Amino acid sequence: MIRDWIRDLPKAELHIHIEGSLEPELMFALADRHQMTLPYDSIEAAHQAYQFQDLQSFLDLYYAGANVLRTEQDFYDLTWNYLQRARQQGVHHTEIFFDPQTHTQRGIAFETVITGIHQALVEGKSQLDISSHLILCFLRHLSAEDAMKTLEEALPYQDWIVGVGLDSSEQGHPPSKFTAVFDRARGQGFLTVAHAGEEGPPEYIWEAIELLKVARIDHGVRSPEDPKLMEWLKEHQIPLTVCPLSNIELGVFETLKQHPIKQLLDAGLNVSVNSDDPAYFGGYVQENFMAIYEALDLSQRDLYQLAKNSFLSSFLSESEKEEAIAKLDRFMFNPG
Ligand SMILES: Nc1ncnc2[nH]cnc12
Ligand SMILES: [Zn+2]
Repeated sequence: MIRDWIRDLPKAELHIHIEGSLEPELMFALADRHQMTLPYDSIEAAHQAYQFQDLQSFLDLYYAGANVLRTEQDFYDLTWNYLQRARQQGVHHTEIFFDPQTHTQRGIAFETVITGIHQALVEGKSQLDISSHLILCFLRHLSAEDAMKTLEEALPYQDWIVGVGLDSSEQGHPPSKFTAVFDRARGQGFLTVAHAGEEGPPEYIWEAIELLKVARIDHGVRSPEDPKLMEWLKEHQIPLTVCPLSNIELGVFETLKQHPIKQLLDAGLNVSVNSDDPAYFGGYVQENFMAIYEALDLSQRDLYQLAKNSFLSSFLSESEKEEAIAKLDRFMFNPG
């Protein structure tokens, strides 16, 4: 069964917002824990409310959902649930985004957020054999000053954070707004990534590359609108962390048949498959692979290349990448 083969295919996940893995079941459990009322009558009603017109209509529910996350234990439970799901789907390595401002703005301490997440990641390694890195995302609808303040708060925890990223409402908040923060982050030794070309134009992808000096672009699915950019991404093998189900749920493309991931792959770009906000978009990484396999007539060789790209574009060391790809190659070429 191809579904099982996809599940077992060794892979890395590089674009997952931990707050976007908050399943309604856990949302209700945490609301109970803190005696909070939710805007949904039931788990089923929450699922039914997850119908989005665009990125902003999703972000409104995503930030509201995150209100139930209050204690270190909550952040631990959230992360642990994700790691278990990921492990069941053949994820050997994951690079997780977290949005500290979503929580510090409501009075939750940075320390509470990061300690709960970090503790789960440590246990993910020892108990589930999943390696991980953590990436701090700045909310681009907030000011550059707020992002700088958040970076300062993160410095005492730098050993736990591999890099910084940029997410939230893209249109009207170009990467150039955050040049100074990203300069400071790189100066401190953080790697950099940014969401670009999800809803925003190819110019935002150029800005992320030229001004923020990103090691990867998150989404980047509007690249085909700019042939020069396509050439550049191919030549420099700048990875795009693509999230197919997210793009459909947020109306970036009408149907999966129109999704450019195969076009990007065939053009020689370094693209990988990721879940973005799996609790909201109807699937984790396996479901994302399965959906594009069915809609775009991908071969098993294509799926292998996508999995290989996920390790190649990760922030693992060169020797860790070699080891992961050797495992993938054994799965692909010498099964059994
Ligand atoms: N797909 C997405 N784009 C921008 N910001 C996000 N935050 C969580 N998911 C996001
Ligand atoms: Zn994202």
